[in-house]
Amino acid sequence: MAVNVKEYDGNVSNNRHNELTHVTQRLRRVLSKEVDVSVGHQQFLSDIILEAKALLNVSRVSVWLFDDVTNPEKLVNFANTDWEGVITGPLPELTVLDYPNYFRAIVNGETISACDAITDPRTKEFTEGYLIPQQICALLDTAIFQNGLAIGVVCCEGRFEPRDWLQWEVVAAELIADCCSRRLLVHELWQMQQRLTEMAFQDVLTGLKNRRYLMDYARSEMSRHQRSDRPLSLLMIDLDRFKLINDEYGHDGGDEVLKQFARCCNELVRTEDCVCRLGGEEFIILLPETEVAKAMNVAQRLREEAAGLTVQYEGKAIRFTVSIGVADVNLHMPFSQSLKAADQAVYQAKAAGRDQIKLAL
Ligand SMILES: Nc1nc2c(ncn2[C@@H]2O[C@H](COP(=O)(O)OP(=O)(O)OP(=O)(O)O)[C@@H](O)[C@H]2O)c(=O)[nH]1
Repeated sequence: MAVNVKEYDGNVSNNRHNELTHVTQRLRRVLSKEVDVSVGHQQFLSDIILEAKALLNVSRVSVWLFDDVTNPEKLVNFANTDWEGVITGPLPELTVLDYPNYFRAIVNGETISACDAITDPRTKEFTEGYLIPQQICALLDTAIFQNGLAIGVVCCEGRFEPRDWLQWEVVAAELIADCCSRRLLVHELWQMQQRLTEMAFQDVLTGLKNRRYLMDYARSEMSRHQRSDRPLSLLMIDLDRFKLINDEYGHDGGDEVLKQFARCCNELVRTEDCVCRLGGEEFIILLPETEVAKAMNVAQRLREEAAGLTVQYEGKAIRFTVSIGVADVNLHMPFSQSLKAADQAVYQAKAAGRDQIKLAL
């Protein structure tokens, strides 16, 4: 095969190769952080567009997201190299009514490499209000996709004179938009996972922690208290004659009592105390750094609070009492043993006439 050696310029080729290697190295380093959720997603997008700004040698880069992917009416500015860090107040917006051609192009997923933004049919609608006052001449805007749909856009703005966008610049801008897309997806998945974890450890009715959480939490608190040699106490609380409440006011009336009692427990104890609903009308409060005599005082306050509480339900006033078992958590036995001891104390409180507190022996 004939090779036209005259057209081959080793220096040009080497320079271009070095330039591209440099570009891809920088991009790959940024891309590697896209699954790191320890950095907020808005912060990540701000970091990556700062990188894009330097890489593409432009005056500003911003990320805009559609308000509604299936029927977009607005693009909301989510990150901007002109901002210092992230902003929490109302974010700037562009509307489809003001910029219909631009919106159409982005929704279609076009990459707008406008060498002269004032004449490009997709961007000239920005001329009076934005391009001329800001002296912006060239735009390189690439859609951010998710599941095949455009969900937003990364905008790169060049000032002062029109500019022919090089092919690698377009590719680099598209890579950055794809990276934004993946980071936004990671954020969504992470939020979903957070929510699922929360749900797995939460009692749906009262919003308190559930039995699963209690068992995990107790295990870690026990080892922490063993190390520090500090006391750990627990209250087991059982609502008295709850079946009668359900019978008289209905299941929903009973639920209302459980919810209000849960709120009452939360208000009464310290933030570091762990309030859980074990199930039914049974609650546990784990009291870190608390010896049993102090736990008895907490139990006494809680018993009095419950006895004084009136739950309003469908125009009726529901009153109730609680029986409480108090136990010193034995740090050298399985937690289930301490639960059993507290349960026996509750049983004694019930046997003694209810609305009582008993200390587990
Ligand atoms: N409303 C409501 N009731 C519940 C829930 N979970 C359990 N219960 C009811 O709580 C009642 C508990 O009744 P029992 O175990 O007989 O105890 P009690 O009536 O409180 O009597 P003592 O414990 O002996 O004072 C049952 O009727 C359960 O159906 C719930 O989530 N909501």
